[in-house]
Amino acid sequence: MTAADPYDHHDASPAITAREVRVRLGGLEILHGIDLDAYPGEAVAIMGGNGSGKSTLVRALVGALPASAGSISVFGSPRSRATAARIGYVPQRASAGGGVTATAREVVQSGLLGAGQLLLPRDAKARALAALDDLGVANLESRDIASLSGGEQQRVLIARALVRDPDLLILDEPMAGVDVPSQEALSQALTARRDAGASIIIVLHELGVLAPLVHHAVVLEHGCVTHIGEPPRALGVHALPGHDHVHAHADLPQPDGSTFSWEVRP
Ligand SMILES: Nc1ncnc2c1ncn2[C@@H]1O[C@H](COP(=O)(O)OP(=O)(O)OP(=O)(O)O)[C@@H](O)[C@H]1O
Repeated sequence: MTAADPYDHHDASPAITAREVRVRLGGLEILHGIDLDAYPGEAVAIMGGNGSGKSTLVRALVGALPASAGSISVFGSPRSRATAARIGYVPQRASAGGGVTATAREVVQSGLLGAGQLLLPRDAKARALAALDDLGVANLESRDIASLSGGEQQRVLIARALVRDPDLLILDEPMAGVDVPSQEALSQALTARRDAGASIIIVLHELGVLAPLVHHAVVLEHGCVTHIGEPPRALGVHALPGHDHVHAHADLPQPDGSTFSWEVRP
């Protein structure tokens, strides 16, 4: 948070700090100087209407997009492979891609790669299964990821981000297309990570079941921060129930610089 922020962080250092971050896309400046901090044990919601710059901001935070100006530091250092190993990232829901055939468990297990931990295969498998179980999808472990429904794929991807017990979790609209019981499982999994000291940044259109998780919101409008503090109650039509916010992506950029993609069923 900024100096004017009322929250007391007991002198902890932020997990991530953005200062005056500007991003240009297609010749236009999309983000016009964003400041943001998230502290250990804190969940920050990034909110705002369609096109306000939420996904652009989180993509800049994880290094999937370059900032044209400003600075971003993670655990007090510029982003690097070492800092990437401490981040779990769930991009905006993917609905298309091309490439690998993998089971749900293999997808989750791939989240352990680059995490700086050397695990025996059986331990990696057990971690992946536990992460799937936390999201209520352990029964899908042997299913081909491409054969899963959109909401099932989303839960597997969230398990993939959680499997390495990241110190910083960045999720872009994780509730899109996820049913209420699964939202509750996700809420519990995120609350457990937050209470264990992780910092969480989460793009949301409405708080829903995550209201108790979120400490405060950063609201964007036209690429600028217009509000920091109490989360707004609703954000117009985009927050209506049934609004399924799905964007097609060819791949899923990961904080370690790799990409992850798969075929979806026709
Ligand atoms: N590659 C691009 N080239 C030009 N403009 C882009 C590009 N990608 C995104 N934009 C524009 O940047 C703005 C912010 O987009 P962004 O996806 O960050 O919004 P958002 O707040 O996440 O929206 P939504 O709620 O619809 O997901 C939009 O006006 C969008 O059209």
